[in-house]
Amino acid sequence: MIGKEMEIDSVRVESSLWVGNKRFKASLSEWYFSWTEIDKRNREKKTVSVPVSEVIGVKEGREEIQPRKKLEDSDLDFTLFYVKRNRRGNTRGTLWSLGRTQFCCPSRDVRDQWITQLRTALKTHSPSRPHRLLVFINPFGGKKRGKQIYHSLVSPLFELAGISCHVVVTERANQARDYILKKDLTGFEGVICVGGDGMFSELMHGVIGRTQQEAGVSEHNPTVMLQPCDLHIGIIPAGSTDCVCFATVGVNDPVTSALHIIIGDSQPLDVCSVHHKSTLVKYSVSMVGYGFYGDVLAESERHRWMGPLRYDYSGCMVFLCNRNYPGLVQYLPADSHVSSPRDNTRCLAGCRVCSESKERLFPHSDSSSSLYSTNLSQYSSGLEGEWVTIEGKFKCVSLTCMSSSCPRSPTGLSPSAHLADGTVDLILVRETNPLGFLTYLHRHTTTQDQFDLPFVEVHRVRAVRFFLQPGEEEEEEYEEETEIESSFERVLEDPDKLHTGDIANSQSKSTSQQCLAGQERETVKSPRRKKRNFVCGPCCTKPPSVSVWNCDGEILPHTEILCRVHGQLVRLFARGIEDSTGA
Ligand SMILES: CCCCCCCCCCCCC/C=C/[C@@H](O)[C@H](COP(=O)(O)O)NC(=O)CCCCCCCCCCCCCCC
Ligand SMILES: Nc1ncnc2c1ncn2[C@@H]1O[C@H](COP(=O)(O)OP(=O)(O)O)[C@@H](O)[C@H]1O
Ligand SMILES: [Ca+2]
Repeated sequence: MIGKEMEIDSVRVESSLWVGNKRFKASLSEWYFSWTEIDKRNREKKTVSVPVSEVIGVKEGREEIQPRKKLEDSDLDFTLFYVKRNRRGNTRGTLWSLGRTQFCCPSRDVRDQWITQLRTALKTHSPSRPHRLLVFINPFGGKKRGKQIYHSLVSPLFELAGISCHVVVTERANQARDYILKKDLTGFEGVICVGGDGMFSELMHGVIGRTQQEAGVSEHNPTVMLQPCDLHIGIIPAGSTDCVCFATVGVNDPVTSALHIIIGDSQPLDVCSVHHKSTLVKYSVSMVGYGFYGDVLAESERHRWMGPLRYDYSGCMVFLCNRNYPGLVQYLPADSHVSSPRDNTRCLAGCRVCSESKERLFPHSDSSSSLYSTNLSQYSSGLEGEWVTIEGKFKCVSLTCMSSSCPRSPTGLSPSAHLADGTVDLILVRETNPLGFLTYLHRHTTTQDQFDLPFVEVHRVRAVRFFLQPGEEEEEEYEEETEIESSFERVLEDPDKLHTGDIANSQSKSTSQQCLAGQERETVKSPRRKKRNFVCGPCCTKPPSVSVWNCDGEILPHTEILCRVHGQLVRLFARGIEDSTGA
């Protein structure tokens, strides 16, 4: 019956369709659904093509999703929803929205055939789409709009795409991490966080920890080859910095991220493990920063009520404190033939450096992850090689596995870093005058090279060790703790311990630094000092000569640490930055 109106063969489906009052020839091939306008003289005009991999859903009748509306019912119509790209000024990153086109068919049978054919094509040619997801919403992240963002912008899209979700609104920090570590995850193809970098970090710790538990790998051993994680992580940005989302998608937009999740995009990501002695302290994907960024974070925790602005306020305060910190940094250089942090390239979707790294990182794999565990013993510890030593006084020491671009700094901490090349960039900013440091910071917001300054150096590395000056060594107050959780939670439980209060009553020796407010301050050091007490208030009531580490937005309870990169350890529902500038 529909033979005349619709042609179906093994490679193509074709028919006439109407969009509004215009006639189109529509065709579905293996990879594309296209419709071409036909004018009154039967001439073909403009064609619109949508890759099958970017079709979000097909609905009978006329529907609108955002806002949800069922328009008049017609059994000749179907509505196609797909990814639509919107150009974004001259910044990189492409904003996606939900495209929607209503088609009117010559008969109901043709309409039903189109719906069946399109849905079958989706199943066949988009096999990596998730069907069931576990969603964690932090109701207190960023501007506290997590629940609203999820329910109004994201959930309708997941429903349209036929994804079923189990939603957990968190009631405490680390609830999401513990859920992933302990509960039955059968049937879930991914975990999603609605929140900021802290929330992402919780999910990542859950996923990495769970994967190592199941593979029988000890995370506390800094030389071990960790098992790569299959369970994908998705980020719906609703936080303060949203660096991981911004650096992997190019924009921090909940709808864009939801669409990447729906179509099952997959982006591997390097992860840095941070150890203190033989205890795992934390994992990081964006920034492990000592000095300025550590101080900014510690200061900002006291101003959480300001929301995302707390970082700008604290940034100014800490800048005025004008501190420098002595330390000894050692690193293992990465292979400089592959790439360099100053090669002026960008890691974009389909990055060649990252895809070639896969072979280097997993030389014995045939991409089936079960092979990794059987071959674990064959891998090197990742810590052999010749360590390079640098000693000095630093404004900040930062490590980043990726560019760490964010809305505050669209080029990021290290603009040419790669998401999945198995390396991390080490940035050392030595003691300098305030104007110099301001120039360095300001260049994060422009296209000027922030490494082209005499007091800044950058190295592409595989591992880093940080030591305090002799005489400043860290005490073994956490010796008995084998679980990182306990030491972290002690700091989190009592944020007041972040201030210098209990330093004052101890035996002391002192050094001095000049604060920009012009006063000579005293640094008091105690042989029984606790490292977690080192953060002072704005403009240093008692400025320390030891800072804290900021690890993806959390303060670490140790100062002397070993960081090692694990190439492509986790996978996100993302594809890297789609360059909208055409550059
Ligand atoms: C003069 C303008 C200076 C702009 C400098 C921007 C540097 C930006 C580098 C950003 C790296 C971000 C790495 C990601 C960190 C996040 O994991 C982590 C957690 O995020 P969450 O709360 O969303 O969970 N975020 C952070 O630790 C925040 C770091 C943000 C630092 C911003 C500092 C702003 C500094 C402003 C200094 C101004 C000096 C002016 C003097 C008159
Ligand atoms: N219900 C909750 N109550 C308090 N803290 C929470 C809750 N859920 C998550 N958190 C914690 O809040 C921290 C900050 O969350 P995040 O979503 O990253 O927001 P922001 O970007 O504003 O810092 C995270 O480290 C996370 O562990
Ligand atoms: Ca990297």
